[in-house]
Amino acid sequence: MDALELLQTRSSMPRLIEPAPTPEQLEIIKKAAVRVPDHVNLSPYAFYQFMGSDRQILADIYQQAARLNDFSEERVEQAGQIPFRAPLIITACLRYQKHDKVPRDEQFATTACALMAMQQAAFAQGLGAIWRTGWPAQSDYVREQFKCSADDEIVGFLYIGTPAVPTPIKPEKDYLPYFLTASQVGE
Ligand SMILES: Cc1cc2nc3c(=O)[nH]c(=O)nc-3n(C[C@H](O)[C@H](O)[C@H](O)COP(=O)(O)O)c2cc1C
Repeated sequence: MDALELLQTRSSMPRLIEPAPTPEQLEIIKKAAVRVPDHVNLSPYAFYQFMGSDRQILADIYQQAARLNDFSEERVEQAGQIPFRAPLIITACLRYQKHDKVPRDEQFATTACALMAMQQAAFAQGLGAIWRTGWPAQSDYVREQFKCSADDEIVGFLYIGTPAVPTPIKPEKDYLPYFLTASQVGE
């Protein structure tokens, strides 16, 4: 896919089925992640990949987190199904590094850009992907399993797979209201 077409049509796809990305496709996705703007090249992130039977590891974590949250048995059951909504899930974590010039927000931005770049790389290759967070991203237990210290963050879970139907492309959004003129500064 042409880069400009990607940038103007990128859309998320929640309905994802097998097959998972091929090793070659996945390598491109990973290369895209570490290509993003990164102030002084801190690499303030860690990514965890769950594919195939590895998704059960994530399912077990979610179920335990749901129990610790005192969710109903039904919700605990549902929590175990979440990772099976896509053939591949990549968890993107902010790994904050104390630095004079690079505040935490900038490091969070880099990690978020990495997640977005992975979504774009998936979409550009005809795969489907969607960025999700939800309660698991805030759960202390889930955070612990991903070795998140107080300053770290689960920035998101990227669900990747084959689109169940061709990814619906959202209509174009009007950018005009969000682009102001220089004369509007300080108004
Ligand atoms: C930080 C962040 C967290 C999100 N969390 C969820 C989520 O938990 N569940 C969900 O369905 N969509 C979530 N979304 C929205 C989807 O990723 C997606 O952007 C949305 O469905 C709109 O589709 P689009 O990307 O094609 O515009 C989240 C988006 C962002 C940026």
